Amino acid sequence: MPGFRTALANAAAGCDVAAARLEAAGRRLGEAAFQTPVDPALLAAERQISDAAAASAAQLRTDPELLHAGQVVLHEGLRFPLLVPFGASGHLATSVDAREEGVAALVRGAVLHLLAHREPGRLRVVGVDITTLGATFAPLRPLADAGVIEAVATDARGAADAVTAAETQVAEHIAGRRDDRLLLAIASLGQAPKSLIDRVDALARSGLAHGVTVLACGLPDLPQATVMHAVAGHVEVSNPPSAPISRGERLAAPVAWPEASDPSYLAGEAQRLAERARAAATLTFADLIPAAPESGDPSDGLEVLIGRDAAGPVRLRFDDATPHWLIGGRTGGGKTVFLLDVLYGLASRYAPSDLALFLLDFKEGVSFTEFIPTERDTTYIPHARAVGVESDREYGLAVLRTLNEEMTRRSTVMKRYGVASFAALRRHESFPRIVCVADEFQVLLAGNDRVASEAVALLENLARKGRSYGVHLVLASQTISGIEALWAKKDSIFGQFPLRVALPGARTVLEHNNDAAGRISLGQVVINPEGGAAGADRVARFPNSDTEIMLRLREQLRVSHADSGPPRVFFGYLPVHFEQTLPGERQASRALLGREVSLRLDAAGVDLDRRPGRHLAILGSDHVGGETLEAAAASLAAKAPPGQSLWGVDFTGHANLQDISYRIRPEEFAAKLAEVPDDTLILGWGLDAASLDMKGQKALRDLLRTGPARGVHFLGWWRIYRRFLDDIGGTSGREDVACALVLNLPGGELTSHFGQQFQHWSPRSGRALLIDRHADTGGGKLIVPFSRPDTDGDLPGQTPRSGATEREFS
Ligand SMILES: Nc1ncnc2c1ncn2[C@@H]1O[C@H](COP(=O)(O)OP(=O)(O)OP(=O)(O)O)[C@@H](O)[C@H]1O
Repeated sequence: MPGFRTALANAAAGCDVAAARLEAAGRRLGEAAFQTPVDPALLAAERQISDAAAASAAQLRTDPELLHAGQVVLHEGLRFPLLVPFGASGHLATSVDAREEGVAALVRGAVLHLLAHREPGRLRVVGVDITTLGATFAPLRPLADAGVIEAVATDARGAADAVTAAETQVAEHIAGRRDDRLLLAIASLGQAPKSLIDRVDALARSGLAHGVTVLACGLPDLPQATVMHAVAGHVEVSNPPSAPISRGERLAAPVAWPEASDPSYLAGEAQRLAERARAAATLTFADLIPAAPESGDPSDGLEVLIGRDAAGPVRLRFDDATPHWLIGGRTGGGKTVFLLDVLYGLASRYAPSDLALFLLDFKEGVSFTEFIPTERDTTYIPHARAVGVESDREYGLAVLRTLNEEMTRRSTVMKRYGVASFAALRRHESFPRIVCVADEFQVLLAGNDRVASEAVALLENLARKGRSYGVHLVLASQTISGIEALWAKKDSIFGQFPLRVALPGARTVLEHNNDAAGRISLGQVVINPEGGAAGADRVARFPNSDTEIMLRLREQLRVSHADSGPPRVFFGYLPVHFEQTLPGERQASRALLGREVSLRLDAAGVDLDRRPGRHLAILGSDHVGGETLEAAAASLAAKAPPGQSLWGVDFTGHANLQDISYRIRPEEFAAKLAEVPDDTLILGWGLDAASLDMKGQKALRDLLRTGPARGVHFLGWWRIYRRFLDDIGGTSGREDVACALVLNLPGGELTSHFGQQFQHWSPRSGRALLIDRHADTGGGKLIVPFSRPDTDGDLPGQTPRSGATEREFS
């Protein structure tokens, strides 16, 4: 600022001359010096000074580092603007606070001045106004709405947060993470504790060099500041420390506070600056996605641009510092859009071999369709390995289990290489980083059942160890309060989620004393990398998603990663059909019954081999039981070995027996049981209606006991559970039917026959529990049972795509 210094030096010299004369006049006239000037030479000098200073001030008005802080007042009503260093070159303090109208005008002028002279987005403003409850800043409201004035604290807690925000700015500046400025504008601080004032002083000492300017009204001892002292009706100004303008301690002429600006001028200027800031802060979705997909190196972390704040582009990372993210926001707050910004941003910056996405959505409504092929649009995001749309909790559990297994696998490889971090592992093998997103994850953890407790345990493990293995979690939710299963584990899990993302209306992702999410509107987001602590917020704007650009990226990825198959998709709401099974899934002597609710969505079924008990009971009145038995017949018929025959009996009158080679009439069923030849599979629909007498029951039990050894297997649908138990002889026949498919029977009814582990089973439409005593001793497998294609408005469903089987992580 050489021009400034010369002009100021000239003015200072003039002032000094005037000061000497004034002092002499003062000595002669005492207190009346200003009221009754008598020395014509003094008046002449003052006129000269005033003209020169006014001319300099006019020139210097555009200097961004000089603030018009009031009027220097001379005799005869002569005045010229007082310009003081303010911004990167100095702080400003006053002895009285903004209850004095002139001080309030100074505050407003200072805020507008700094904003007007900086590039939009280069200055953040944090206000404190306790004594007048924010009234000082009220005329600048458009700037607060636009987020340029980030907060105006009106109580002691808010004031402390404001100071914390400024301290964070200094720390970030020193660390080289920011290069913008923050104006801490304290219009009034009330009865502030000394500790807080000490912190403001410390800020003033380090702030000039490190991105913080302090305007402190009512704090006349502020270091590095020009201080304006109110003294008996006028103002005395201390010498600016960075550019002294007087030889004495204070400017030798009195000063008047700036006059209050016209309210319409203030409103207009605030509006103009707010609009400018908004325009500059708006990124479009196109700005987030590079023109052509990139292949960034994920070794040290993943980075994605999500929007802008006042300080410029906002980038978020998955790395050791912020391994997992917790996202909150009320419904309609922009969570889905924010996730699209993040996930498309990631997919455009890293290759599918370096980034694997697992996407789970537990809420009703179709999400994540932008990642999967549909009938109308066959493009997809190849990074997505598994996608659950309206996922069952069990599907979520399966994904979490898979990720835990993957961590174990990576730990073995890391031990082999003697390395302890993902970055070091990448020097040997190119494992991808994994990002698992669970939207409305509270559904997974709801209640107090086995799924919830296992999910909590798996989440805890992933949260604690994920960072070392390149496995990252993004949990999004409207609320996490009231999740019973989390009570004991909340801190140990969410303590591992330093990055908090709060969309409008988010209540629980920020600390309870941080209400930043209450002050933002749609399209804005609070980013807090310190676990939601007050004072560590950045308020950014993120763009709405754009379907055309998303499509463009999917098409580009199809070309550049033609070898990557589509994700495996679990549509929680769709039925499945035997007709969708792949040829490889059909095997001889394996009755297919549905699809597992698991990551692989494998076809589920039972093997009919020679071991004792290889029979199947389908239990429950749900009509899908008959359809599932038809699917079993179809799968067995499709791969029937030579010499095997399929017998069938229908007591319901509704079964489709097209795959049955020999149809038993219901009335001859009991008799036929005694004469079943070897290698025969017998399927029965509605066996509860068979009303077997003792002789018939004995024949059935004999067949169950001895059949498998000679290739005879029984697959029956009992709509009435009690009848099934009677027919097989209760507990004495338990081992004779090793497989059961349970439909709409409550868990409590199963325990006496099947075991306590099934008590948690709660039947629901479109799901069944497959129990195979020989295959798994645990709680059975949740499956989507096969239904008839014609009964349910057929849609392409959970068919796993060929070639996708080994794609989870490789
Ligand atoms: N950054 C943004 N800019 C402009 N509009 C946005 C932005 N983010 C979201 N919206 C709009 O707000 C609406 C709700 O957004 P979104 O679907 O992402 O909310 P949500 O929180 O996921 O809601 P829900 O939980 O109910 O699905 C949409 O119409 C969307 O286009």
